Amino acid sequence: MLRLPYGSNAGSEQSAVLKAALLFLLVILSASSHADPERRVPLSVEERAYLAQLGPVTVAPDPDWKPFEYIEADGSFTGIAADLLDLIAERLGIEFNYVVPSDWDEAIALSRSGQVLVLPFLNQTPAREEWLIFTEPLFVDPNVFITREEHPFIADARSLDERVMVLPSGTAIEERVRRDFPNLRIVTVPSERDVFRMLEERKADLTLRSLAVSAYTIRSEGWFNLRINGQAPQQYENRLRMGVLETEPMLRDILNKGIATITPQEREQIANRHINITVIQPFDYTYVLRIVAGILLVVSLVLLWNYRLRQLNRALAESERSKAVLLANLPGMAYKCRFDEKWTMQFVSEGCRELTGYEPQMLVNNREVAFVDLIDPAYRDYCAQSWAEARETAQPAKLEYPINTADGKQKWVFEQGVVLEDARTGTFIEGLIIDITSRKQVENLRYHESTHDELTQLFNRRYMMRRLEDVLKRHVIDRSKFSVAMIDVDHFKRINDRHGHPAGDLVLREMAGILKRGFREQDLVGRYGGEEFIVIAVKVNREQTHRLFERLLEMIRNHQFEYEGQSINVTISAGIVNSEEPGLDFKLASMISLADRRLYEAKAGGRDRFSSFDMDAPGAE
Ligand SMILES: Nc1nc2c(ncn2[C@@H]2O[C@H](COP(=O)(O)OP(=O)(O)OP(=O)(O)O)[C@@H](O)[C@H]2O)c(=O)[nH]1
Repeated sequence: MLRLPYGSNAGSEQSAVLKAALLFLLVILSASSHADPERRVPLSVEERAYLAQLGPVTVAPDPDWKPFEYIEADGSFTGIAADLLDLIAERLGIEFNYVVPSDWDEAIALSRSGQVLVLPFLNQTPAREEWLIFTEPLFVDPNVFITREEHPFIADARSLDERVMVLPSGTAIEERVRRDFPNLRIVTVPSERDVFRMLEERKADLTLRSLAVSAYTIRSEGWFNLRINGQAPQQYENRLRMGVLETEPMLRDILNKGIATITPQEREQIANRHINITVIQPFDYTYVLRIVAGILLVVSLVLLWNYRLRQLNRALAESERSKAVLLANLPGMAYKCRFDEKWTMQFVSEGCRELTGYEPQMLVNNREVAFVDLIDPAYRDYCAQSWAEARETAQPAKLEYPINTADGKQKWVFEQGVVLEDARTGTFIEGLIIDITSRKQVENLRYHESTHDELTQLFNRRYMMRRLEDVLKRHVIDRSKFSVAMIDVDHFKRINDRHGHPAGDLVLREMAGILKRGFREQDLVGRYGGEEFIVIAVKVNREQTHRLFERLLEMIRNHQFEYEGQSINVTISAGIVNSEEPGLDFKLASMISLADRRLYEAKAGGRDRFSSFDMDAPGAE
């Protein structure tokens, strides 16, 4: 019993090859005709006459081609071919006369020289057709690659480089292999046994032999470190026929009649008798388990993948839905715009409508309006600078500016976003713009309240002191001219006393209006406290300040203060300090104190007047 060397450690390809080869062998064996084995082949008169004239049919077998044909030690011809020829001889009623050559080469020579009529068991090749004609196949056997155990599976022998293939000399295969596999180096040896020995001894890498011969030789010689390792192309099947001298076509036809009577069962019996193997195809549970495990693994991976995919899709859908909900409900407008002069919108959320009064699609790609046109012109440079800075520092930008909406109103917005640099598509900004108008209004109101006097709506004392600090600092830097004056309503207590406190308030409010009108836009007028005011006049010298105050005193003298039908006479006194005076230290406290002193000088001088630096005083220039 032979266990062929393709057990559990063999590759699946090898197993598949051998299975296919054996199946092929059986199919071929069973494909032949179902002639009656007992039936003698009826020959024509002419054929019988021909055979009688021919005498014994001389045959030169290969003396050493086990298990097909070989000469036993006692000189008898045996093997698969011998048995098949016996059947043919019996059914045709002829006799084969075996001439025993020393080797196959001599058998060929005997045939070529016409010394024998028949070579019993050989492949048909063009070289042999030079002197032989061939019968139908007696036996069909696939060819397989044999290598040592460690050699990788041979899927295509044309891809093998620099390998040595060993073959018995003079075989039909050698011719074809040299033609089809020029990449292989072919060496020949005298016998089949030598072929396997060469492989065993690592003097060759592979051989290409019939499945039957290989199986037989491996078994009988015990070459168990060799293995069948790939199947040759189909044209390499051994279709073993009888070769008849070309001068004898009738003999070939008669032999064909005999061959046609051989049944598949007979061929199988004969083959088994000589190969004497029961091929046990090892049932490789490891292999099956590996396949099952592989399938389970693949199925598990697919299931896992699908599960993950479903989860991701759900998460994605949820995230998309959340994003859409978020965008739709944002308290403002989410956007993506190009980093260009117009802030060209690529996307704006639905909030655009409420924020700007424009439909989203009107803004996208500046279709009807560019975003830059919505920004209050006074703030466009501020916006551009803020974004340039954000781009340079790669930090988010936060801006507040007013926009003009579609209905011509102004809204204050807060914008926050990031600059996205993309080498392929360009630079973009992504961000959010929200309406902060009401917050801005509250802030503005608070600011106004913190900087203004409630009664007169002039700047309050704290604000005026802050601004005076600024003016003093600027003067130290650039010598810019200014005057600061303290103004006080004369005998204000009397007004309150005579006309009542509300009348006093009215006088203060009207006084505030006159002061604002009496000075220029760039000057600052504030209430210092009670009935006292402070004025900071910028870019003025002493004379210009005097003229301003002369005019102011005149305006007040001429103003009709009236409360509940009663007219009220109001005058003011003022103390002035001008930056051109010598000896000033430009400190806030001393400037105020000097102006205050001069105010009281004016009061003391009779009121309804102002007092300033006296050019005629001793020490003055
Ligand atoms: N109606 C009104 N009176 C105020 C207000 N603040 C201060 N007063 C009054 O203004 C008066 C200031 O009087 P005084 O400081 O004595 O000075 P005056 O009467 O103006 O006299 P001279 O400054 O010397 O001309 C006080 O009676 C205060 O009560 C105010 O907001 N409204």
